[in-house]
Amino acid sequence: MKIAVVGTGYVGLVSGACFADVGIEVTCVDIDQKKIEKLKNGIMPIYEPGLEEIVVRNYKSGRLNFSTDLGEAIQGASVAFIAVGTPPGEDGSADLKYVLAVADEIGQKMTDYIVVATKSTVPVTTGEKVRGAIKNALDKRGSDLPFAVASNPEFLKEGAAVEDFLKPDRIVIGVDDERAEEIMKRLYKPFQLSGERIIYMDIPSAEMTKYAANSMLATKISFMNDIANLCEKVGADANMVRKGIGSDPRIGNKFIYPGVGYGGSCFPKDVKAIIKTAKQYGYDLRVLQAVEDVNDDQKHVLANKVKAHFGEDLSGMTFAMWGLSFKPNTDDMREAPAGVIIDELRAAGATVKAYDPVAMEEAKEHYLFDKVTYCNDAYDALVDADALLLVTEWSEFRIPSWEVVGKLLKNKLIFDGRNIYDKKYLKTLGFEVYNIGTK
Ligand SMILES: NC(=O)c1ccc[n+]([C@@H]2O[C@H](COP(=O)([O-])OP(=O)(O)OC[C@H]3O[C@@H](n4cnc5c(N)ncnc54)[C@H](O)[C@@H]3O)[C@@H](O)[C@H]2O)c1
Ligand SMILES: O=c1ccn([C@@H]2O[C@H](COP(=O)(O)OP(=O)(O)O[C@H]3O[C@H](CO)[C@@H](O)[C@H](O)[C@H]3O)[C@@H](O)[C@H]2O)c(=O)[nH]1
Repeated sequence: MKIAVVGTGYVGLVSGACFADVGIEVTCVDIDQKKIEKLKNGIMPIYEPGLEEIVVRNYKSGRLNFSTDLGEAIQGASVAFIAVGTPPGEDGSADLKYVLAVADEIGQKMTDYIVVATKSTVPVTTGEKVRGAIKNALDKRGSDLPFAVASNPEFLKEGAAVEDFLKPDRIVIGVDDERAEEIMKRLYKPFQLSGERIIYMDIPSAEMTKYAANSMLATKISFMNDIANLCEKVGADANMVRKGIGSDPRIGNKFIYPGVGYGGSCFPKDVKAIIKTAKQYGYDLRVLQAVEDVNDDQKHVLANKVKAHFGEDLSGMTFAMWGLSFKPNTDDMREAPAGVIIDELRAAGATVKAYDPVAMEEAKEHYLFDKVTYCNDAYDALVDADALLLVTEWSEFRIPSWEVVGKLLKNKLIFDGRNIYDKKYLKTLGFEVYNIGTK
């Protein structure tokens, strides 16, 4: 079986490599020539645990190819996945220009029946727009080649993307064509050896499922951040409350960790986009509006605690920051809370020395430029700093040498934005720790 994956970013590259790993012949296509050249030379454009190994292995075996030529890639392919970006437009709605450009190009270049499956996160009705763009391009050629569209939203998490793709909780397929359904079933068979994982539905429902899933997860996080902030005021412990509610299977113990707010390339943009979709249909998604508002405020909580401790004016002060990426195990800086915290500290007159195990290049080149001093390791960031701010919970920050930390910092003072440190234990070592709602 042969497929093409158009867009070789987090989703396209992981999906393409994982499909190749189960024996499918895959061509990953991108318009970014440099990215394609790098991949052909075994250089990964992103940091994702386990990815390099399966990309290199499958490229060497010839099952995984990289190309900038979409026409060639879809020759003989049963499925063309669209996995390009859908960034927020100015009004918050998902910008479909990349998705529709690919659909148009497929229509121009296809030579046989093909299933065009959208993996990008797209609002309801996009399936029809994709169908229209392909049909339009075929009409211009005077062609009536048959094709099908499908919606196959992706649920992988960055930092665990390969694992998530190879062992999915579920595979959602929105489809309205029997032949396409059979092809998708064959394609995904290897990913459900431990039990049926595919949920078939109509295309609009599949599109909506993706937004509803991300919105539900974002809601859990904002809810818990709200509760943690209240815990702090009333003298309760958010860690205890988390365990107490998470043990109820109706609530579940995942995605209820309070912190400095959710970031990344998905939750912020997808919550915005579904709010916008609802507005277009004359409906207000009030819960999600609150989820977004709470999250915007939560990104300021750590800097506010710094100011509450030292005062509003932080002139001449230096803060060490551990972690920049929006979550551990990724170099992705998109919508990372670190950016908001850094801006706030700088606006109050402080300087920031930062260390992140993998995201510093990305931060330097695209996001924070020279807003912070980038340090060689975690301890280097602490030298002469007035306090430590823990922003991303990378494993290597969990058990540092407290003796060294205490010697390097000017004050034994920590602002823990992810609740990874034991306040009571650190108190015995002379540290004062502020965090998100725990005692
Ligand atoms: N990042 C995630 O964890 C994740 C998970 C699930 C779903 N999604 C969704 O998947 C989509 C892609 O996200 P991403 O993070 O992989 O994006 P990305 O920005 O990492 O990658 C998109 C790629 O598409 C390429 N591209 C753009 N136009 C193209 C064209 N006409 N032809 C070929 N290639 C083209 C870009 O050069 C880029 O390499 C988005 O809709 C996103 O919401 C992302
Ligand atoms: O209890 C929690 C869990 C997560 N987060 C934060 O939430 C954000 C998102 O984390 P996560 O969901 O793990 O990473 P993403 O890679 O953004 O994955 C989400 O977005 C993807 C893109 O749509 C979906 O495919 C995934 O299923 C969905 O989890 C990060 O800033 C985390 O720090 C918390 O603050 N508390």
